[in-house]
Amino acid sequence: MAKRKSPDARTRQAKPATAGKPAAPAKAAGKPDLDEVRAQIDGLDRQIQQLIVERAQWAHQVGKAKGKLAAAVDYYRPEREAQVLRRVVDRNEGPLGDETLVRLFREIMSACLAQQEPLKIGFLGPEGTFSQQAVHKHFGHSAKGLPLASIEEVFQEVAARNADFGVVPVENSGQGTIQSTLDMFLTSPLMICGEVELRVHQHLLSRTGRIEDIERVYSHPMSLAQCGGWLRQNLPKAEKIPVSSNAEAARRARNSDDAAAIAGETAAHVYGLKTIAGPIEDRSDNTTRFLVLGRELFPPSGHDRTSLLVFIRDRPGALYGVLEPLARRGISMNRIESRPAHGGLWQYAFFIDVAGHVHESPLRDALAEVGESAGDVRVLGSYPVAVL
Ligand SMILES: O=C(O)C(=O)C[C@]1(C(=O)O)C=C[C@@H](O)C=C1
Repeated sequence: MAKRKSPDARTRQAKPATAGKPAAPAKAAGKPDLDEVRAQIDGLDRQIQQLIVERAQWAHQVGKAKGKLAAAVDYYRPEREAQVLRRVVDRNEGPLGDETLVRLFREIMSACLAQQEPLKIGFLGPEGTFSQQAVHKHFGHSAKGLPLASIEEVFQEVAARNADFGVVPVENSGQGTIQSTLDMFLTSPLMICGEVELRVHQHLLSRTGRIEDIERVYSHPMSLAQCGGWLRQNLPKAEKIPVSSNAEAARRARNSDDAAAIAGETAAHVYGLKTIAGPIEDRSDNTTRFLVLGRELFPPSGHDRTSLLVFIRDRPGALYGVLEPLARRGISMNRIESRPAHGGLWQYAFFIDVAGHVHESPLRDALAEVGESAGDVRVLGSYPVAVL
């Protein structure tokens, strides 16, 4: 166990922890000496470790500064995390990519927060789903994932406080909206407190790893659709069987030689399957957007999105009455979707995503105006735009 120095004692001297920018390797001609290079790396590792420990101590101090709070969820600050990660991207000059650096810093923050107590995050299970990957991408590996049987159950467990947050898929770049997720907001009191974008790479997995054995392919309907072209070309005769998740597909595929699953590579590891082919999605930019569900609205991060649920009154120009105050203030809208409202026949609810945070103008003023005229507006959440 490492000996901990008190952050109070050291920081009162207001000395920055870093001893200036470390010297990068000089571009000397010829082959560098391996022992010398490793000695440099060893020295840097020592510094990195010391700085991570020091950061963790400061994060602990932040926890204390927030006062005595009831649970881990009370220490979590998505707006602050987004700001930290945006600065990481702004500072990055390579050679590591933005995604790599953001992942590393996300893990550091995740570990710092877990010092209090790990966050509990509900997701569409079982182990090995893309939803689980989205949990790791957004909350890091120090959060505790709770695999659940359905999207409805994720909403229920967060509402019942058995999970601090939930992560549910809401749309795919090629296949569009997951209607069942949107519809949950018609009755659920939960709020959206974050979004995660995940590049989704699909693989054909089976027990034997031989395509000629395959007569059935299991997967989530969205994943079957994402790979429709590839399946028509390579497995035209195989039966396509939709199941509740990709990981569930992998779980079934491990039971027989003539079955395959379309799922992520993680599922191959979790269920002991071999990869026949991959990536097999028809579009190379295949991306799924997930929502982070919580119970409260967090403060602005400086680059936010707001999701609204609007019930329109049945009169001419009602939708215009909602959109006009937004447009007049130059607020950009990047999504509008109508769904049958549960209130009555042929009544519709509109899901609208706009730029900005409800606590900040111009959105705050626009919403005050919308509320007066057009219909019922519910703020589903204002949250940081996904950092990568
Ligand atoms: O700044 C805070 O509020 C902290 O609790 C520290 C910290 C961090 O490690 O940077 C940790 C968890 C929060 O979610 C946000 C940031």
